[in-house]
Amino acid sequence: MTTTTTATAETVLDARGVTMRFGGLTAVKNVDLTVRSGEIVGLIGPNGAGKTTFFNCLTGLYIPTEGEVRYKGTVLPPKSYKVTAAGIARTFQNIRLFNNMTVLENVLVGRHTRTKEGLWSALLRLPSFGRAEQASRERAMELLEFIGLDHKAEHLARNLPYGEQRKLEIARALASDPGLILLDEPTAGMNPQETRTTEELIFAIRDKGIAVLVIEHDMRFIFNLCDRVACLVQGEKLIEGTATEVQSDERVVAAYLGEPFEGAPGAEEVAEVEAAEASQTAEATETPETPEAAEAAEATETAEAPETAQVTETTEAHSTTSTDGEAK
Ligand SMILES: Nc1ncnc2c1ncn2[C@@H]1O[C@H](COP(=O)(O)OP(=O)(O)OP(=O)(O)O)[C@@H](O)[C@H]1O
Repeated sequence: MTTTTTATAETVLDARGVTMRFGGLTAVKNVDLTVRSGEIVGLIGPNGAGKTTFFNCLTGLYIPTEGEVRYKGTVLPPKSYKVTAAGIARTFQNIRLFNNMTVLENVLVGRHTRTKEGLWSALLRLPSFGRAEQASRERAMELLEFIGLDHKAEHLARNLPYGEQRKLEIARALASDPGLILLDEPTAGMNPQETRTTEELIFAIRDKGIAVLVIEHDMRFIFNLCDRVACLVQGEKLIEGTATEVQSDERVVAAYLGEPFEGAPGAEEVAEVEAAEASQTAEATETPETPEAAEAAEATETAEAPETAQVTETTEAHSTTSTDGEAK
């Protein structure tokens, strides 16, 4: 279920020319991406394509080598807590909960950018809490109800099943009252039922007026969920479009299957390596120049032959037993 975004929708996120280099490695190269209010945008790409690095550039964890990131028209400060305060929240690929705190306390920590008391007041429950603490707790309970975990508010986070821990991370991110939430592989490790529930949760987040940018490897999930999808390959944006446009693009298919295509990012390097390998092979198979060299080459081949035959036999024997199902 996707929605059609009107042309008048406000641009919430505007990333322009974002480039991130680590020494000689360009992890993200000149990427533009916008997210408008009311939208769910997907970011896909093979492993190592630069998706998480791009998220880190958007959220102040990394300062992009080049480029600019704006949230609702204002350039974001290069500090993650200031980005959160500005209105962008995120979850991480690997769950980062406070395991020994309760479910409710985890959400309260997420509210610290919206309370005067700050993180330590929340953690230490200082007397100065008063009404502000009460309001925060009410908001946190609302969020737990929203994600369906209000009945587990006093459970320790570490005792939640995996899928609920991921949901709790989302609730903690929502606690900062964001206008945009970035979700890094929210269904990683989930079973199909949990994935379906997460999909519904993300639609509900969008329906609350929060824009969503989501990284995911589960293509069925992404194409069902997103209004627009951008595909990164080797740090560059290969294509951006509707689910239908992106999933039928042969370059996206090739990028996932590992088949090179004309003009693919990194294609020049691949061509150079292939040319070098081809010339090495050609050198190795060249006819020996002298009769002595020819004799030596023949002797080497003869010496290698029995070993090669033995390997073939062993492989065949192994495959026979495997087919019979007896080999363990
Ligand atoms: N802090 C870092 N220092 C050096 N190289 C890094 C750093 N972070 C990421 N990289 C490199 O940048 C490239 C992009 O990595 P990134 O994690 O962003 O990819 P990804 O698309 O999120 O991959 P995955 O889907 O596997 O999570 C990789 O080659 C990675 O090794």
